[in-house]
Amino acid sequence: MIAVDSLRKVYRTPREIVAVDDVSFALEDGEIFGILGRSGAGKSTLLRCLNLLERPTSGTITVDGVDLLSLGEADLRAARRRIGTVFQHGNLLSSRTAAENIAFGLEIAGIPARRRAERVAELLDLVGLGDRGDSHPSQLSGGQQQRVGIARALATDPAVLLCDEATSALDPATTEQILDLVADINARTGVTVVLITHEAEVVRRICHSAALMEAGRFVESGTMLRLVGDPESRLAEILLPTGNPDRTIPGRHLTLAFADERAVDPILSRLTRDLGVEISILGGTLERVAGHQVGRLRVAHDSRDGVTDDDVVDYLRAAGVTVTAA
Ligand SMILES: Nc1ncnc2c1ncn2[C@@H]1O[C@H](COP(=O)(O)OP(=O)(O)OP(=O)(O)O)[C@@H](O)[C@H]1O
Repeated sequence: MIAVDSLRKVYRTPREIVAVDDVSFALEDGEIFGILGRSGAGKSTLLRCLNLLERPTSGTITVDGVDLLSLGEADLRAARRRIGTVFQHGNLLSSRTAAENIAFGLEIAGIPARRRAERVAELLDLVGLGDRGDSHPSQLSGGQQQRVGIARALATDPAVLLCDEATSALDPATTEQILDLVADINARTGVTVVLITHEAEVVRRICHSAALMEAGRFVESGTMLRLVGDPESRLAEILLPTGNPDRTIPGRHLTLAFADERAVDPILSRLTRDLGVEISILGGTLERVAGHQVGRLRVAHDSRDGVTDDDVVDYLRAAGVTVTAA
């Protein structure tokens, strides 16, 4: 398990910049956690603190019960091996083959050559590059280089895999393949994954839980299902947008959120029939998120014959839909 408590990173340049401001979270083993934020939100700084490339100003990072910031040099080196990082541009050594890049961390860890070769072969297979071990980075596509980067990050069998905008230099189809590979590795090995990204699609496609980061802080966080089920969640609006509906459309505007069987249940047609109200759909998204079919809709209803707004809201809530005034 990885837990972060009250993490802060302040740069003095000499102007004081609080890049990470009181960030806390705790992840279960095997969770895929996405941190979504715009440029400058502090994502990279947070990630560099998590992989101990930078020392936080204050706070704690605990992996499997060990407070990493309290460790001495030798223990810290060992602890770093429990945290693998995949970088945006792969950061492979151009003079080394794919296999040699993957072996690098194992060499430093003092793993004997035979065991190293076995592990590298296993990892090349895991990332779907079993026949490209002898290729140099310049002979590999961006997606293949990222596969090597993932294999290298996994070489020392880390508890946590950190992905630093690992797909943002890739085209959409390759991005999907790499994300699916990360999800597959997570399912097969149980490694906990932390992804930082500015792309909603990355979070939507594979994350179990997510946070929205702004100006160094987590302004929202939670499981994907809880977030998208909260009609007021800003993160949900980024992940499953309901659009920017025309406020001049008459009737009361509501935002609805629903999941699983409710996403395929004809609740709105039952509502119009049972209460005799007219419903207009103003915008929304239906998607598969974290293994669940979920939806967010913005609707306008025009009540008549004594049916009140509360009647409509109560009806929808009784049917298992989360409702809020839009
Ligand atoms: N080494 C540094 N020295 C001083 N300020 C820094 C340093 N690194 C980052 N910052 C500042 O910290 C803030 C957060 O930057 P950071 O790179 O972590 O954001 P980000 O969300 O990763 O953005 P991007 O995706 O553009 O890299 C910014 O204001 C940035 O200027």
